[in-house]
Amino acid sequence: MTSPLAVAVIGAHGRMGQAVCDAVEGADDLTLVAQLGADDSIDALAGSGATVAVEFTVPSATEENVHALIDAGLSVVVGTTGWADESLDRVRRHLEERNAGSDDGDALGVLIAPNFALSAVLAMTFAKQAARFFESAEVVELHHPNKVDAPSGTALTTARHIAEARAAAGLGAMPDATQTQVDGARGAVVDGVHVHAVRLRGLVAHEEILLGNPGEQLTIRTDSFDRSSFMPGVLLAVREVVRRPGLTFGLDQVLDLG
Ligand SMILES: NC(=O)C1=CN([C@@H]2O[C@H](COP(=O)(O)OP(=O)(O)OC[C@H]3O[C@@H](n4cnc5c(N)ncnc54)[C@H](OP(=O)(O)O)[C@@H]3O)[C@@H](O)[C@H]2O)C=CC1
Ligand SMILES: O=C(O)C1=N[C@H](C(=O)O)C[C@H](O)C1
Repeated sequence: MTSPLAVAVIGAHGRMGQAVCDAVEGADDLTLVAQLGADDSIDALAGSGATVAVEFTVPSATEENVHALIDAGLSVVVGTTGWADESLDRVRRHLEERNAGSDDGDALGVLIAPNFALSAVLAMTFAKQAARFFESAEVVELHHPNKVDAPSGTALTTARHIAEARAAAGLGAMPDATQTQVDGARGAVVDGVHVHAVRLRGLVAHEEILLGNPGEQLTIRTDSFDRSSFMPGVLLAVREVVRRPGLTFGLDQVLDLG
């Protein structure tokens, strides 16, 4: 019998961190060996035996945490939002340097996913597939009012995927006759795609992708009613990251969705 994979949770006292600690404790093949909060240094993991860290903190801390965790010899699963392309490139390079000359068994991986809920991962994939068939596409994300970033990481990724698919299909700008507007009325514009953020008490995490053509509309909607929706994806990522050296972005890569 193989011994359980030892897991540390960074941001352990937050909404997601607490749910991840419970999920890890409930999994027979994983063992929770460390729970770090905002006042703890990554150095506190020395001697914990952790092989994998799960990081759900804040956009301003996540990249520094990931580099420190790689230096500490851990693979990392990251759910925190706010990852720019340059930050991803720095992590990719750090892993290449760290893994150069390592045996396969010692090589580290980092898996960063803007959303671990299966419904959200599928919604992003379907949006990417559908985008080239529609004149118009807009993204509406709806979240709990305690969320500190807007638009959501999921909405940013969805919009980028839509923009890439439209560009690859040779589609131009979307129809929009707006000439005057109150600031922000048309939302944020991400790679040419309008993204709208709603914050409402009672919500958890939701997104609608609206795709329009003359006389028809496709709506793709995902709803996370509870943080338990993210846990199967997080646990899958923990098990996968130790056999995926280097950087993986998106749970779709692990699910082989393309
Ligand atoms: N990928 C996914 O599927 C999901 C991603 N998220 C993302 O996860 C992140 C966390 O969300 P959520 O749990 O709701 O947020 P919370 O605010 O509930 O939790 C964040 C936690 O991080 C702690 N923290 C802040 N800085 C550090 C640090 N340097 N080291 C360790 N811990 C730190 C905070 O501590 P303190 O309170 O003491 O400041 C807090 O406990 C967000 O970016 C969110 O968008 C959320 C849900 C799903
Ligand atoms: O803060 C949240 O709650 C969530 N954050 C992630 C995001 O910004 O996309 C994932 C999910 O939407 C929940």
